[in-house]
Amino acid sequence: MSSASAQASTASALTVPVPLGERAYDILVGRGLIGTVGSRIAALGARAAAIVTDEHVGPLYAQAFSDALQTHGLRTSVITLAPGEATKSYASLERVCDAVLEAKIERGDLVIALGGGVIGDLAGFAAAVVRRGVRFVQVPTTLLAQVDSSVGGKTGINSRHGKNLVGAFHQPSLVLADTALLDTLPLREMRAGYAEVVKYGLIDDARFFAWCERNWRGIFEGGMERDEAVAQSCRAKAAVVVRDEHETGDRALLNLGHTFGHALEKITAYDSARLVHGEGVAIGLNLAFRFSAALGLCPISDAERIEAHLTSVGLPTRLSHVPGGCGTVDELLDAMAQDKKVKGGSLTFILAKGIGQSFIAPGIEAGKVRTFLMSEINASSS
Ligand SMILES: NC(=O)c1ccc[n+]([C@@H]2O[C@H](COP(=O)([O-])OP(=O)(O)OC[C@H]3O[C@@H](n4cnc5c(N)ncnc54)[C@H](O)[C@@H]3O)[C@@H](O)[C@H]2O)c1
Ligand SMILES: O=C(O)C(=O)C[C@@H](O)[C@H](O)[C@H](O)COP(=O)(O)O
Ligand SMILES: [Zn+2]
Repeated sequence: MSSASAQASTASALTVPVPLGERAYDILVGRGLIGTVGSRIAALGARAAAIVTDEHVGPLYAQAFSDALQTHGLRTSVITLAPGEATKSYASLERVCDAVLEAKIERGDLVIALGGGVIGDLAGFAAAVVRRGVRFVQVPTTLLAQVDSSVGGKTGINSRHGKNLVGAFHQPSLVLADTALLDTLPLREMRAGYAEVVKYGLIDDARFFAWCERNWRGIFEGGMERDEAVAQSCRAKAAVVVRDEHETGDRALLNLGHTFGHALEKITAYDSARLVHGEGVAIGLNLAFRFSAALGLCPISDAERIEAHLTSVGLPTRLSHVPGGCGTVDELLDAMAQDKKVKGGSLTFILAKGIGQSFIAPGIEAGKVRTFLMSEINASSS
C-alpha cells in the first residue's frame, strides 16, 4: 500500500453520507480504498480493533489490513470464522463475543467486520451486545455486503425458527467499500449480490433497473459501472434507512423478495452449498412480481422482464431451481409465519404495481399465498 496509491484512491472515493443524527456515518466507495484504511480508521480515535473475518477473506486481506491499522498506532487482533451462512449462529456469536472481550476491546475501540454479509451481521451483533455496545466498522468484501448489508445497522444471527430472528439495530461508525476487493469474489457470489442491486430498481427506480439491464456486465467486470452501482445502491438504501431506521414503516420495502427468499433459506437449512441469500432473493423477487401479477396488481409482462434479466445474469428465479427442492407448500407457509413483518398473525408482503412501483401490503390471506405457491410448484413439475 504505497502512499501514492493511497492518494490516488482517496481522490476517487465516492462518499455517501448516512445522516442519522448522533449515529451519522459515511459510506466510502472506490477502487483501491483499502490503501487508505489505516488513516481513515485511525481518525475514529480508537486505540484497538478486533478484526472479524472468515477463512476465505482472511488469507487474502486480513494481514495487510491489520498491518495498516498497526502502522497508525492501533493494537489489533484477528478472529477468523468458517465461511458460509451457517456461521450466523449462536455458537459463532459466543466465539466472537469472547474473542472481543479477550482482546480487551473497550466501548470506544472498534470491532471491524472484514468480509461479506455473514461476517458483517455477526460481528455487528457482537459489537451491539458486548459491553452493551462497542463501535464497529464495516469493510464489506462481497458485492452484496457493499450494496446492502454493511449499510443500515441491521445485525443478527439465524435461529432454527428462521432467518435473522435474533439481532439488534446497531449502526456502524464507518463503511469502507473497496470495489477492487470484489475482483477475487467467486462468480456465484457476484451474481447473488447482484440480486440486491436489482432490488433497488424494482422497489422505486425503474430507470435504475433499465440501467442495470444495460450495464450489468460492467459491474461484473469491474469497470466504472461497478462503483456507480455500489454508490447508487448505497444512496438508495441510505435514503430509506434515514426515513425509517427501525423499520416501523417504509424500510420494509427493502424486504422486497425476502418473505419468499428467507423461507427458502430456512428450508435449505442455511446451507450455502444449496442456496445463498442473494439466490433466495432472486427467486423471491421474481415470485413477488409473479404473485403481484396473479393478484391482478401488476402486468405479467413486468414479471417476465425481471425473470428474463435475472436469468441472463445466471441467477435462479423459480422454486424448482432450489437444489434439493424447495419443500412443501406447508413448509414454506410455516417458514413465512416467522417473518418479522407478520402483524396480528397475518402476513405482510412487498408487492408491486409494476417495475419501480413496490408497496407494502399487510394482511395478505394465507389462502392466497397457498394458491399461488401451489400453482408455482405445479407449473414447475408439469
Ligand atoms: N444486515 C443487512 O441489512 C443485510 C442485508 C442483506 C443481506 N444480509 C445478510 O448477508 C448475508 C449474505 O452475505 P454475503 O452474500 O456477503 O455472503 P457471505 O458473507 O457468506 O460471503 C459469500 C462468500 O464469499 C466469500 N468472500 C467474501 N468476500 C470475498 C472476496 N473479496 N474474495 C473472495 N471470497 C470472498 C465468503 O468467504 C463467502 O464464502 C446473509 O446472511 C444475509 O441475511 C444482511
Ligand atoms: O436493511 C433492510 O432493512 C433489509 O431488509 C435488507 C435486506 O436485504 C436484508 O436481507 C435484511 O437482513 C433483511 O432483514 P430482515 O429484517 O427481514 O431480517
Ligand atoms: Zn437481503
